[in-house]
Amino acid sequence: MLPLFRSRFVSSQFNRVILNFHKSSSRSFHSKKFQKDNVPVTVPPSYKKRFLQLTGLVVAGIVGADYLDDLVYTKAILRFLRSLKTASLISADYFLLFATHGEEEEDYTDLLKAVHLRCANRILQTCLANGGLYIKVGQGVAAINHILPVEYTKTLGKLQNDCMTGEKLDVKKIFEEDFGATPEALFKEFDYTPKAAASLAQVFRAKGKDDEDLAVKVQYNDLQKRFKSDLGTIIFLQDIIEIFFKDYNFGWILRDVKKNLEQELDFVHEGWNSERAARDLKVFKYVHVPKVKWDLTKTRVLTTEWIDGHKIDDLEWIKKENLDLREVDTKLFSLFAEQIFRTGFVHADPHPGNVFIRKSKSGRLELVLLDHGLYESISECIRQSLCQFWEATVIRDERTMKETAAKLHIQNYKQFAEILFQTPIDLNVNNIKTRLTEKDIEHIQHIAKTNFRYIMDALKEMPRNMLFVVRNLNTIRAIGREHGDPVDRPKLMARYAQSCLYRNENRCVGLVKWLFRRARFEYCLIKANFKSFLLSIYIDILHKLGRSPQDSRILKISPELDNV
Ligand SMILES: Nc1ncnc2c1ncn2[C@@H]1O[C@H](COP(=O)(O)OP(=O)(O)OP(=O)(O)O)[C@@H](O)[C@H]1O
Repeated sequence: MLPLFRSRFVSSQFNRVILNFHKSSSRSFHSKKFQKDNVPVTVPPSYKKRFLQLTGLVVAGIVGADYLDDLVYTKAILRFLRSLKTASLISADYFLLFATHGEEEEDYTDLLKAVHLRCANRILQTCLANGGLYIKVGQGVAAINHILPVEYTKTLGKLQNDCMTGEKLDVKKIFEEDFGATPEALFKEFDYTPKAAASLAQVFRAKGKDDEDLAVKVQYNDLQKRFKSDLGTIIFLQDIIEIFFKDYNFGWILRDVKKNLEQELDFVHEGWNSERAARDLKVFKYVHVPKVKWDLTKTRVLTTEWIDGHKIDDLEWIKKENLDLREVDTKLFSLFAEQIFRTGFVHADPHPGNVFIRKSKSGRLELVLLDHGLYESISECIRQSLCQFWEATVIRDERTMKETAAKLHIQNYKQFAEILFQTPIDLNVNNIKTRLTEKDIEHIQHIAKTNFRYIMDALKEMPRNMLFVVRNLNTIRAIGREHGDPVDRPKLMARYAQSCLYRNENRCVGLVKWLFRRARFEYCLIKANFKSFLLSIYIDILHKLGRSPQDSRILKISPELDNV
């Protein structure tokens, strides 16, 4: 069965079977064919036939998954059917909504939100039940929070914190296979109770022979073996969903990131990544990357020093320790700006579980970067264009924006700017809004909704590794938001991009010309941020009064904000 999925034969056959279904139905979903005067009319026979096909799919999924759940016949088939059940139920749910309700109905938005939420929960449960790659992909979907409805991103965001799949890990067996020895023989002490469960592995605490505290990340037993079939299944199901919802075509992303995901399964590779990241970031004294114990590391086992730290979104601890959120975020954004603009070796998954904060012995705030499985290299040429584009956007140099975007194979440079800055950009106004009002948020949400296809096209146009940059930016933006946006991230990153440009270009740009350029850049930023400056004074006063900015009307953060 598995080679069948691998060859994508099933996918193409299935596509053919229901292609006709899609051709007519996708149009009619969105036209108000079945709606007149807000009264749902009877579904026509041809539609019923297609509906039966869909029902068949649902029943096959449900019966198959439940039956095999009891038998535990083969886990791969079970995972496939479980996913098929989920995909079928999701398709059916949307199908029924679109077929029986029209956008002009008063409660349409509520109904749509309810369907989004139901479907997101189904995906969450499936990811947790299937584990491994499914969780990884679910986390990836949650990170596309500037495009997908908030119900999806919020629900699937849980996968970043809670990946307890209940999967039993035969640690001894893995050690015996990979090291030819038990953990007892290799460590002084080994605690078999996992301290953390993540998408690909569980993390255990151990004591090395020299009494040092160690974190031992052990990969789920059969992850390597099931990788191809699981990825095939996910792409296949996404192809089905794409038949119903043509715009939501994320299959190409999965195909593109296959190589990166494969690499992530190799913990030796992760060890190398972490060493390269540590070297790259050594200028930042406040950044720490756990050291790898190479003699206790293999493809499925990664041993590093143990870190006593707190997740960067642990607001309670931050408050208790009286840490300054501005300092936390400035350090966080600078570290990733360094990776994106200067070193070009970018952590693709900096979600809060992967960034710890702690206090050093001297009381200094430190960031610890974990999980180096997924990195992307950005070539110097792309980095340079990116920095130029960033600068050009700030100073509204539309010609350079267009030229540098073209170097990145992007036609729609305005859209690209909005994706990078995650703020509405009006090219007729000579400044950039780096803090958003609720009106801006509404505006950008509207843009995301109405230009979904354009955004997808813009993402498709980009060099593939830019996707990881966007993902990185999105993830750290979400962390900043959790903190109440104490730091002006776009501004900080814009300055960083410009300073990198200077370092790269200073050989050919004259000092006077450069100073002029810098002054112009700063002027645009200051102009854009004068309002933000006043706002920051206001926030400071609130802090002094012991009120959090979220209490205020100005910075009230709506749940929708996460969807921007
Ligand atoms: N060196 C360490 N010291 C202490 N805890 C650690 C260490 N490394 C990892 N952990 C804990 O294990 C969790 C998962 O680790 P990691 O992110 O490396 O695994 P993963 O399978 O790649 O996870 P993800 O789901 O983020 O991809 C971390 O969030 C952290 O709580």
